[in-house]
Amino acid sequence: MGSEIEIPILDFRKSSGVTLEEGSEGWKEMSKKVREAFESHGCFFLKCDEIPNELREKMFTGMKSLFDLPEETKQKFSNPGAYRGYTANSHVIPHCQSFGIDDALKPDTAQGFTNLMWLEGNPTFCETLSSLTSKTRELSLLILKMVVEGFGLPEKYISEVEELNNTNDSRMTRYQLPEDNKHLEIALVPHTDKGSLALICDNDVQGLQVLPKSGNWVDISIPPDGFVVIVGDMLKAWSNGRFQAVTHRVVTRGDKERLAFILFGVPKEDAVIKVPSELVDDKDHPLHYRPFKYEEFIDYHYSTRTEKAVLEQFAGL
Ligand SMILES: O=C(O)CCC(=O)C(=O)O
Ligand SMILES: [Fe+2]
Repeated sequence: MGSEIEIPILDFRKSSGVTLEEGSEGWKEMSKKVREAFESHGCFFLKCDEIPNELREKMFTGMKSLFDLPEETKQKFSNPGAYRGYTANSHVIPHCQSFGIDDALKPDTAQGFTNLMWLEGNPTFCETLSSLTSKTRELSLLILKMVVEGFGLPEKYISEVEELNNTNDSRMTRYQLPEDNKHLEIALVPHTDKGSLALICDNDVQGLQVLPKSGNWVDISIPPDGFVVIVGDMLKAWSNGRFQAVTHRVVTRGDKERLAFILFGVPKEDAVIKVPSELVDDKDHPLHYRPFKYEEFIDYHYSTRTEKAVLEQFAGL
């Protein structure tokens, strides 16, 4: 378990002196770094001004009281969809409890959720959840625009990458402590994300690990004023395999419980994922993936239930 690879840290904070106004030199420079990080590592650490300490504290305090609610209350948010709604101790997430909220940005979603969980509602948590979700979404759209710029693609591709990120599902997860507090336990099995982009922040308790091509798991320590940003299979496919969808997992150890908030950007079900012609050439970048519908990929994934190179099996040429 080592830190032989250095995950890039990209600093979007005003205090770092960069101006990220679209089209500016700073913006172009950062776009290049985003592209390079996704090509070399499939992820980067993002430092930003969007989640001040106060918001982060409110979020994780709120999440703690959410997970402390009685089991039958949490079960009210159950959903028959795979890994949707409230899940506890499933085979995929053996040692954790998790709420997956679909379409987290729809105006009534946070309200409906908090009213279901707390009889008297929970306006503070509702506001916190909406605010963190929308700030995180803004960041993910900014990053995707930078991807278009980083590849030097025409502007028309901005709406295409926005489509890749059409729907935002948020997830809140509590990882249980290992029984003897010492042994490392796999709380979330190794996987790649099946959507386009995931932004993850946590309560400062480590547990997330990525598996770079070099082959050893690397501990991830998410900056307190930011996120780790991870490429999913759909962005990898769209980039013609130039980006890596890095395999990651969560392990628990020690005596502090990990809480994580994740915003996944996913395409609409009927969206077609098609590599831009500018990213294909006969010599170095032959076409890697045929065009496909997102929902067909997801159906294939759930029907095969395999994690092994599912994108390659499904759409690889
Ligand atoms: O909790 C984390 O840090 C990662 C969660 C994750 O990878 C996922 O839910 O797909
Ligand atoms: Fe993940």
